[in-house]
Amino acid sequence: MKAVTLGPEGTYSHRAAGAIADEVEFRESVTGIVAAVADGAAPRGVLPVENSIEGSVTESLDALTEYEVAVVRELVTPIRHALLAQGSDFDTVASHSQALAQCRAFLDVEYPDVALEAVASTAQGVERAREDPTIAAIAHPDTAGDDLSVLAEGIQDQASNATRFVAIAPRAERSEAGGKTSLVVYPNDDYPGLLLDLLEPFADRGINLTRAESRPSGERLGDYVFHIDVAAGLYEERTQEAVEAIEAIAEEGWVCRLGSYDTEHVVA
Ligand SMILES: O=C(O)C(=O)C[C@]1(C(=O)O)C=C[C@@H](O)C=C1
Repeated sequence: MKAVTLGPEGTYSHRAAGAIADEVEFRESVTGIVAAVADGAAPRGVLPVENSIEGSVTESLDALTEYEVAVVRELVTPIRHALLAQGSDFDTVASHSQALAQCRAFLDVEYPDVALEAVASTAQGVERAREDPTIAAIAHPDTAGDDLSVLAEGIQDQASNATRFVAIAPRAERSEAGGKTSLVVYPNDDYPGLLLDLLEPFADRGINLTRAESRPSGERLGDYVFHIDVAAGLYEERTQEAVEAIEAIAEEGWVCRLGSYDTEHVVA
């Protein structure tokens, strides 16, 4: 099956998508990936949502709220970054903002004087380094090709660095089967204990939260959309009861079931 993901060729997203798709097509942003699946231009999309060092890929969370899609798989993959350049004579390091942040300590210690340039993907940073000897890139070592040297490998701040990707499908393909569920909740309300009320239905039913993240709704300051992932499937009665309880609390807003899925660990 075809999947759209973040390009150009050689991104970590491309590698993750290759684990589940036999044909991969590229978009320049994660919003573009989600829009392509919502519009029916592609049956699947693969996008990064969270990294073990740097946390949320906020553009992905916002796009999952904005467009009608379902989360159908979760792929967790180790991320090992390399520093690539034509030679040692560079004054700028270009990469995706997530990759730059994941290598912050390495850059501070080894290259305290270089400028950092955030680009749309790690592979785009590699393209910049290929064109310009004053630019180095942070990316997967396999993207070096013949033109670039691998100056350092394993430069991420933690050896255990890992990124969680999701595979998305049109909303009609949402599944209730799986050991995990992703929900987005917009209470459109504000009172002491609101967040406690939203989380209690899970605690009361012994459902473990694997993640709770707030994103600004964009409506007004202090107004939030909550991304809640739980270790239970929508097929389970306890999950359905908890979601119904949350729907009652969020009656001024909405609750979106992105879907249930299982976690797959891939070495991409
Ligand atoms: O730029 C890439 O290679 C991507 O696939 C994006 C991305 C991200 O957004 O987190 C994916 C995995 C790594 O954490 C670094 C960058």
